[in-house]
Amino acid sequence: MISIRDFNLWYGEFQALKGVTLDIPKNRATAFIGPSGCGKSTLLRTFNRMCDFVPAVRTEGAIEVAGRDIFSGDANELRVRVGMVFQHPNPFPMSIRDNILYGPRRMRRLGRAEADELAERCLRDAGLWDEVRDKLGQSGLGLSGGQQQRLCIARALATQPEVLLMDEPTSALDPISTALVEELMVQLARERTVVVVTHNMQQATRVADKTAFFYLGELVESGPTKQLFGNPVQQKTKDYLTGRFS
Ligand SMILES: Nc1ncnc2c1ncn2[C@@H]1O[C@H](COP(=O)(O)OP(=O)(O)OP(=O)(O)O)[C@@H](O)[C@H]1O
Repeated sequence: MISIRDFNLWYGEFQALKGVTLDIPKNRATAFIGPSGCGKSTLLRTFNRMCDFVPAVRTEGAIEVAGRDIFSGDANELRVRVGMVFQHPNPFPMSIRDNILYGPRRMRRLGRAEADELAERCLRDAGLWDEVRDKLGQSGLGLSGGQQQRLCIARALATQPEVLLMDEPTSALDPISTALVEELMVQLARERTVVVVTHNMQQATRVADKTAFFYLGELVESGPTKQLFGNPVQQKTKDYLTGRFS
């Protein structure tokens, strides 16, 4: 689904990604792991060109999503196809219903019935419907942290993205909310491509079909999650997984 070929990225003089080549499979969950500062979030944010917002970013190499070069088309159109959920839940200051409808309404007019149906479907897909069905008109900011994150997932699903990017989506959540979001990732990856950055290695083993390990801007090793954790090829991966450095 995502093809990355010899990709390099610089913030000014500093090279944050070095010669990364990786394939991300369609309708599977892929995890990016590695120590802080190794470039996981940078690569994730490149997939929907969030890096465009950072001045002095320069890239070399190729990234395609579903066979299309991400750098040559319109970035807003790309962001409809490649949705994103952030580390800290960030509902917009508006009702639960309007949070979901925000993206689709920017693309076209929605009738009342269609809007209701879309809001319900996204909230169901994000596992939140039963908790909010009676308060769709209330502010999204009034929900608990875990509910807010599932609202953000529902909002990201509203434009029917082919790819869902998740940048440490549970690091601000309690264990019960974390378990709910992890369950959701597994379900969502049945019908779309999910890429998740995580510091939690257990989380990678629970949710990801494929895992990629990064170190100092380079992709050290990638493969099926069971294989990478059970039988890593590179010494650097073994050292990281056994806690020799973090
Ligand atoms: N906007 C920016 N401007 C300059 N340098 C940046 C910027 N964003 C990230 N960097 C640098 O690029 C490198 C990679 O950062 P990135 O956030 O991608 O790492 P990460 O692996 O996701 O780290 P973490 O796990 O701590 O979030 C780091 O050295 C970081 O300081």
